Amino acid sequence: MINIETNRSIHIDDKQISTFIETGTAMFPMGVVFTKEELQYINDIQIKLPQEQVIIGDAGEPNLLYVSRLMVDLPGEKPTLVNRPLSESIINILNDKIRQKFFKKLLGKEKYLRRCQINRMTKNSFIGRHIDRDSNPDYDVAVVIHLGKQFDGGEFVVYPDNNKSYTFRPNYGTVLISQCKIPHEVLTVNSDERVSLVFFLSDYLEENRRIKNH
Ligand SMILES: O=C(O)CCC(=O)C(=O)O
Ligand SMILES: [Fe+2]
Repeated sequence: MINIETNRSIHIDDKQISTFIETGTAMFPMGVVFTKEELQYINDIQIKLPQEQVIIGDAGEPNLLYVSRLMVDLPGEKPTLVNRPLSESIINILNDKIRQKFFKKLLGKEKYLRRCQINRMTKNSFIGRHIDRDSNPDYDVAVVIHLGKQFDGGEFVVYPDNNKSYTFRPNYGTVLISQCKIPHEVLTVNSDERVSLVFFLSDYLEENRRIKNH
């Protein structure tokens, strides 16, 4: 186990709030939401998880990446932990008192974690433009923790309206929090490995209300 300071308070600055309002996305640098030790702990566990190749996303968009699942959220079902006990050790940190307090401060209320996975992207991998609410209409925000130590490309691009796009260039330890109603994509990775842990927060913890259409 690792030592977690249970009363640490995560700082959110005014610029992060205004960027979140303008673009639907907030970016926190290394060490702010998760400490270096916590990231190392997550990384040491996640490399042991099984992986599967994904070439098509929930919204039918083209993808090319490897995914390791920790919590799945299938249409008509409640969220379910998979790959225990490794998944459980990681999710306990994502959802502890420190992080719950932080999400409440940023989002105005407490949220439930539904679905959690690791996305592994090597050279030529990408995630096509999509809306996370096509996977579950009750998703509020996606939290993306960057675990890749070195990679080129793989920018996170959001399209909050038809005329504007914003590009975020994450690196190791960056946490991006993005609203699930906003279209976004991950551009092609040009070298090395981009690894991210993604989880989705929601107000709703019952069966996934998505209507399955493919
Ligand atoms: O890995 C990322 O940066 C985000 C991926 C994404 O958009 C998703 O899994 O829905
Ligand atoms: Fe997404």
